[in-house]
Amino acid sequence: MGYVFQPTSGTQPRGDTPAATRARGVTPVTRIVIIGGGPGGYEAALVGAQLGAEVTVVDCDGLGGASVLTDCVPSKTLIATAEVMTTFDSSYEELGIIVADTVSDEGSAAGPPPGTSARVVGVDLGKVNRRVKRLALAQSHDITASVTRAGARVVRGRGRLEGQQAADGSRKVVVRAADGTEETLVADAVLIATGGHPREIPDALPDGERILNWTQVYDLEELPEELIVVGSGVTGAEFAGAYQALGSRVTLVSSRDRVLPGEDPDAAAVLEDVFRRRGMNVMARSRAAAVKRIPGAASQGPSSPDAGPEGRVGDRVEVTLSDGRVISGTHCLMAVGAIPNSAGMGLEEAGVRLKDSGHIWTDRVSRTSAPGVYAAGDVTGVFALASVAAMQGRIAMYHFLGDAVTPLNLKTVSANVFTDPEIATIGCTQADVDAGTIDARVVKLPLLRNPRAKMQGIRDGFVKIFCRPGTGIVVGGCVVAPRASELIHPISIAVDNNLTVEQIANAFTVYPSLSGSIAEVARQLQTRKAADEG
Ligand SMILES: Cc1cc2nc3c(=O)[nH]c(=O)nc-3n(C[C@H](O)[C@H](O)[C@H](O)COP(=O)(O)OP(=O)(O)OC[C@H]3O[C@@H](n4cnc5c(N)ncnc54)[C@H](O)[C@@H]3O)c2cc1C
Ligand SMILES: NC(=O)c1ccc[n+]([C@@H]2O[C@H](COP(=O)([O-])OP(=O)(O)OC[C@H]3O[C@@H](n4cnc5c(N)ncnc54)[C@H](O)[C@@H]3O)[C@@H](O)[C@H]2O)c1
Repeated sequence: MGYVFQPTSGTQPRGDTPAATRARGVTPVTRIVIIGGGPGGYEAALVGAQLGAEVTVVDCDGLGGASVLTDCVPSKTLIATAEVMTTFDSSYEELGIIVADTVSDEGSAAGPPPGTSARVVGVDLGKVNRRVKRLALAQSHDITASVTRAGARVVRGRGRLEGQQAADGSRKVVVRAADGTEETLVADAVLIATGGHPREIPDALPDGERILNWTQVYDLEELPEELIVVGSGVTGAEFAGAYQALGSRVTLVSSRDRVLPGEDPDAAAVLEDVFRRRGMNVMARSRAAAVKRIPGAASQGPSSPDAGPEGRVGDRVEVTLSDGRVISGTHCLMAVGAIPNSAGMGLEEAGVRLKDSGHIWTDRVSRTSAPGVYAAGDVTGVFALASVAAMQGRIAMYHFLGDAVTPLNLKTVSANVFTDPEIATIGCTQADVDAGTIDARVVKLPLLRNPRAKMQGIRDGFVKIFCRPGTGIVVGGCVVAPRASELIHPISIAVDNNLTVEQIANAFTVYPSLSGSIAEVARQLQTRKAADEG
């Protein structure tokens, strides 16, 4: 049940909110301008239009934003192909599937030379990437259609705030179109939802061909033979796992002791073990200092046919680590974090406070420090997830338009790393428990003992649940499994509704099912609680 959040003094424009004006019997036309059409922006537009405001969404790349066009949707579509390959590769023999090696008698440009054999299963990356782009564009069109249908106006261009708030509380947004023409929009409230872009290292700039960032990989027509992924955060881990499954030889350069430094340590250990077992070269405590293109064995020499006009030579790349070690491959993917899109938007001039990182400071109802200016999504640096961006955007609209609003609660955010196995988390973490910031009991059960897992040949993964020692109330969990993104939901519901381990344990699960392990962990926590009490 939501409630009307009381604005704290000094951060809300003086004068009537739209709800107050409505209460006086005047029909207001509240003008809202949203800069950025990703999940933070377009979800806000839908809510704003539903609540009767006049909404304009300004975006320079297309609705859906980076989430739909370059980040979340394309990567998960690529991973869908990788998943099929992994399932096939890791279990076909055990499950009794026969894969015949084909021996070529004729040979062709695409096939193996005559007399040699090749495995039948392989990936046409050009085709995979065309599907990725098609799906992303279709989703962007769908979102544009639903935002327009809801009554919002969509303007293509780059938006920025112009000056301070006017005496009547309004703000100006200037939109610059690709052809240089400008339009000025007047708004009662502005939402900034401009997202972020890949961070770059000066000596490792992407060229879009061999040195790539995550937005550029979908132009590849052929699978990288030897891919070096720099950065082992969620982006690096997802791509490293996916390309390895597609058939690349992958080296993962991790600046920390382990992959996924921000995730549950037990989960990260399982994934790192799986990566290594499948042949990935995981380099811990290795920081990339520079990446450059070099000629391959076949193209070395002064008259290299690969020599480009700007010195972009070679069909190989060389990564120099900060300790002087050098590794080489055919391609390098930089996944070293993101920078918020907050520069050059007139934010500070308009009174919007930025953090040192360039992220916009916001409170739990998405207000910035400037009256009438809200912010949502990656530009706020709160939690770089599409679901959180969307929630922040909706909250901003509910708050400004005077509807019931529940402030953002990060304790109930569920997230998933789309590797194989997947890693899904909700609520309290192992780090919280280890640091003593939360008093919780923990049980972790490997999937190995689950009957369905045995039948399916699943060996890696576990279910872990955190609950309060006294009450047994579930405060968090982590699932490492195929489709953990789906399995985490019952734990999410428990955390969101303060359910106890008894309640999870007592609910029926299907036999055999992986979710049986969730009930089993709850039962073990219940038994420990009873033992404590006894
Ligand atoms: C590789 C990768 C995979 C990811 N996978 C997932 C996932 O599986 N699940 C998940 O929840 N999250 C995922 N994320 C995170 C998710 O993509 C982001 O949290 C989400 O995109 C944030 O949405 P947003 O609304 O803040 O902005 P974005 O989606 O970044 O959209 C912002 C939009 O604003 C536009 N813009 C920028 N400046 C201006 C301006 N001045 N004027 C007009 N328009 C402007 C941009 O061009 C863009 O279209 C992933 C991120 C990456 C990098
Ligand atoms: N499945 C998902 O929901 C999903 C997928 C991808 C990204 N995201 C979100 O995007 C956010 C950003 O994730 P990310 O992985 O892009 O960035 P990140 O900042 O989390 O990770 C980047 C990693 O690169 C390392 N690094 C930096 N410089 C390096 C160097 N020179 N050499 C080697 N390593 C270096 C950093 O130490 C860090 O571990 C995350 O918070 C995540 O929530 C979510």
